[in-house]
Amino acid sequence: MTKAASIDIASVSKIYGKTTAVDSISLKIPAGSYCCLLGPSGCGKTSTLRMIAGHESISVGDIRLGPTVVNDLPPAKRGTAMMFQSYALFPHLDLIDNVAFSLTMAGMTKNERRAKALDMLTLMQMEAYADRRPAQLSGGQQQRVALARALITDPEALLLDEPLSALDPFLKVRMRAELKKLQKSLGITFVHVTHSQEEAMALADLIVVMSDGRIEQAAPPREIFERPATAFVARFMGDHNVISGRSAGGADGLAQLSIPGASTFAAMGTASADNQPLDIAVRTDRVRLGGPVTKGLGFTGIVSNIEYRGATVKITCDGAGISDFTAIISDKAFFATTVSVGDAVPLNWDAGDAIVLGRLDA
Ligand SMILES: Nc1ncnc2c1ncn2[C@@H]1O[C@H](COP(=O)(O)OP(=O)(O)OP(=O)(O)O)[C@@H](O)[C@H]1O
Repeated sequence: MTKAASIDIASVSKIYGKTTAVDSISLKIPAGSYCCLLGPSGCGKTSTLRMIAGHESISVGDIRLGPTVVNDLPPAKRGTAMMFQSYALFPHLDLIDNVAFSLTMAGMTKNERRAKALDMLTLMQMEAYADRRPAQLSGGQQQRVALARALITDPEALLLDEPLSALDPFLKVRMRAELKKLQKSLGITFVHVTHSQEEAMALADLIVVMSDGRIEQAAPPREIFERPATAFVARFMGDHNVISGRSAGGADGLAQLSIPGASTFAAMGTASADNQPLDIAVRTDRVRLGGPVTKGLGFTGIVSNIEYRGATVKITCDGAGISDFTAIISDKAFFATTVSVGDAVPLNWDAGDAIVLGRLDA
């Protein structure tokens, strides 16, 4: 098995003229893990990946691969390989020569290079196409060739920039499963840039959610989902209602949030000083319709929209100083009710499904 490298990013910034694309981030990616850099367009994910690869200089800070500071090493000397969004295959070369390309400088004979390229194509189950040109392949096949080409240098870390974005939705899901299998079988570190929450949840051991050049949260998928650290993460992952108000004390591991002139809610976590801005998150799939409203853990909402999704139904409500509060309930539970738009409905949740969110600048 190939050696895997840990990646240690220490207080790294990337500044382009007046734009700070990456703002003093620190992150440790364990050797052999699958890490997804996730965030909206412009949040600095690609700049971070390109600094790890050596395709972009580091403005401030250090990046280590294993024990080695790689800041001043050229891409080919870092032990990393990069797979680009567009695959960047050479149209005039057959697949063998495309895959063998990065060995040209490695002091191997042409026959040795071609033999190793064929091995890599075999690993990706593409050996039958070895003498074709890239234009004669489907999108999924081109992706496999691009992977073979990136892996031929036996990298300790593979860096992937939106590797699935050129594929149709069906192929995307299939190639996603292949990527994960490949990473587990090679055992090397993968760093994969994506703006898709679903892709990151499906693939990553470690999800790094970025916003505005900073890291909002770096954690395993389950922790990101169950314990979003900030309002940004809760909103971006899309599975929580974020309720904003002001702190109104609390005790025994429960904080109180008050929406001035409206309601007070309880949430798990430490209360900040009274009357400070406070956000809490309530899981959309844990909200129940019906029953008496539990004080601090529910309210009566007016239904503003109902969206049928097959196995689940999304119900949006306003009330108690909150707008666009979402409950995702099973189709079975929904069709057992007679709820329609404009109705007043009781909404309830358990204390454990409401948590206090932090602030990035806290
Ligand atoms: N070469 C450059 N010169 C100037 N500004 C740049 C350059 N590259 C990126 N930026 C800016 O840096 C910020 C972060 O860009 P980056 O490409 O890292 O974000 P991203 O999260 O990968 O976005 P996307 O998902 O759209 O690719 C953006 O504001 C972008 O406009």
